[in-house]
Amino acid sequence: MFGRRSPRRQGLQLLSSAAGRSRRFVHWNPFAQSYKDYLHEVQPQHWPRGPKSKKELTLPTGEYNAEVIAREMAQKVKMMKVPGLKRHKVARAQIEGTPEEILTFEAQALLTKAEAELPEPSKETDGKLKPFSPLEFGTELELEVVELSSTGDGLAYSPDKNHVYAIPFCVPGDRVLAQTFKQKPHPTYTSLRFIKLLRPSPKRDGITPGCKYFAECSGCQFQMISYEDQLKHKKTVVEKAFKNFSNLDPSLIPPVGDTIGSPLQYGYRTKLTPHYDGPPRKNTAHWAGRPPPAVGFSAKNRHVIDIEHCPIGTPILNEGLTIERKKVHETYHTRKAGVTILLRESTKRVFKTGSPSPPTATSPAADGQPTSSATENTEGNTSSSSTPKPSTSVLTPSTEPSTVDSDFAAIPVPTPLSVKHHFRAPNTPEIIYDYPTYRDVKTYTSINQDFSTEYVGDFTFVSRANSFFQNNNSILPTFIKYVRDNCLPPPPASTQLVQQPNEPPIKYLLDAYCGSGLFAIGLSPLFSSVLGIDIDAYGVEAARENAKINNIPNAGFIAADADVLFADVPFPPEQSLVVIDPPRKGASIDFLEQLCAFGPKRVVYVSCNVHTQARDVGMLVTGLGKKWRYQIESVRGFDFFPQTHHVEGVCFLSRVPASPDVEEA
Ligand SMILES: C[S@@+](CC[C@H](N)C(=O)[O-])C[C@H]1O[C@@H](n2cnc3c(N)ncnc32)[C@H](O)[C@@H]1O
Repeated sequence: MFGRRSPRRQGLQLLSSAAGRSRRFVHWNPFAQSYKDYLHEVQPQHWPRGPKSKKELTLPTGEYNAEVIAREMAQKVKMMKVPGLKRHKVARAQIEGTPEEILTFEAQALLTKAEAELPEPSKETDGKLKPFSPLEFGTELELEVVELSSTGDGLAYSPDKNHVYAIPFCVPGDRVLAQTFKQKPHPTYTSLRFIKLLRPSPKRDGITPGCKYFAECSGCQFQMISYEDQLKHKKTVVEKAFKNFSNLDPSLIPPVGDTIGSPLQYGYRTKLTPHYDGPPRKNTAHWAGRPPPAVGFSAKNRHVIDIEHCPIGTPILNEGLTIERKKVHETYHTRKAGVTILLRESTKRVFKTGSPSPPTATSPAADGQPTSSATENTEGNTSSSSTPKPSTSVLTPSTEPSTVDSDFAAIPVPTPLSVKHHFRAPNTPEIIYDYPTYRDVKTYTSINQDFSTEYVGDFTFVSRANSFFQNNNSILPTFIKYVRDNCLPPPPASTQLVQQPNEPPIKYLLDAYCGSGLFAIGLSPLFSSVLGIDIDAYGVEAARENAKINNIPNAGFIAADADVLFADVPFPPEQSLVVIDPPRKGASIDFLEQLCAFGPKRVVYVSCNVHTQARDVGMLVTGLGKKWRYQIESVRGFDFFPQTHHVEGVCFLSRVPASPDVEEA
């Protein structure tokens, strides 16, 4: 996997080998063992072995060789000295999708509504709201919450309805006691500290938050409302994002689709990063006689809360949390600085002898019906019960796909026949989920340089523990299927956006911000060549390895800034699809301009920040003065982050000429 190594790399090799030695059976160590050997050890019969000979990789005449393209592009990128690339200083959309911007839009909308409802213009106010005078810090207020904002805060009017207050952990219909705190004054809204619930909203009826730190820890603000309400709210988040941030006429934005729910609503996060603060002024003497620091997540006011269990984390990560907390308790007095601890889940899938084919989460036949459940405790004793009844506990993950949408069925997570917890070695827990034809062995790592493996439908993804990989595995098969089902033009008759009979087919995929290749690999069955680009060299190395282990012959990956992707793409634009999945800040203007100049036939824009997504999609729709512009076909949210206010947006776009002089190819 890792050919030539820089000195830094060699350092990592040493670290990683050491890690591999101490926990040999847990993770694949690419420096000690080839991935093929590792896989052969765990699943010799079923692993796709990759092409047997070079001949298998031979491309049909006239096809592009993505690996060669990627290599040549990487060479050119080096010559272009990427870090020195001239950046546009153009009004880089002044909107960044910050909570302040979001609250400003949403508070302003409430104030505009209040103004419209004012009685006949009176002499003093001239039809305007009274000017607002900020309150002293520490003032307590009783407020009625009228709306849930896209930041997850409840919004309430001030008594004169001339200002909006944003209060965490409350929903419309709540009456709450809240308090002002020190902050920069804002003309439309003020954030408040939640003090007490005075009268609960009917929305809370029958709902028990699944976490004992709810309303103390700053995450997972939506645990007090039903999952259906969470999904409905996230649809409005996407709607408001496109309304407020795209700068588009509403006629250009299609109705937002219903949010697709996550099969697991608790116990879904495969990565957690709790942290703890170091001593003041790095002075370890501070710890003398003091208890260990809090290890956990931040409260709203930024201090760290001690967290023993995180119910949105997967079970194995919670076992890891207990172990890593214990390690901190043993060593904190020697630490000069605070630390963020990485907890990343990894899965080893072992197929049972004689099972007909590698079952996947997309083959419901593999799900099996629960006949008995068994749990082995740390002493190795096994307890079992027959045919477990569905639990009503909020902490029990639902295996039913939960979505309010009727036009797209989510894929449920399979139900294991049994679940066994045990320790392979001290501090090395494993949870084994037994299914009819395979077993998933879950482990965790806290070492950045380790590798973790995840299975998504028929595909296997390996990535470095601290590189990006989507954190909710339970929704990924549904999500990838959705993108795969919709990324090519819809069949004739179902819509006006049909592919004309004489149009060349879309055969080439450009995966911008590809990470370890989730889209490049997950969508590869539809394309003859795929080319990915990501700035994280480790992600790109993993993507190359993933292409091999998934037996994808025509894939190339470039470790570079996505801004250079269009510099030299040989694919014909009318036969190309571009997937964009940038970090929260969105794509650069350079990138979007080049995209509109290149003009791929179709674009899929995926983002964990629907506000910057809406901003960028708005720019693609205008065409930024280039040859091509785009029209939005559809947009909807996927709930990658149940219990939180975050939503993943998926938007499909198709190319149109920017002016009548431009001819379609
Ligand atoms: C949201 S992740 C998406 C990764 C991948 N598509 C997936 O779903 O697993 C965003 C990715 O953008 C990459 N990235 C951030 N800035 C970049 C840039 N300027 N050019 C290219 N990639 C970048 C990060 O390394 C990260 O892998």
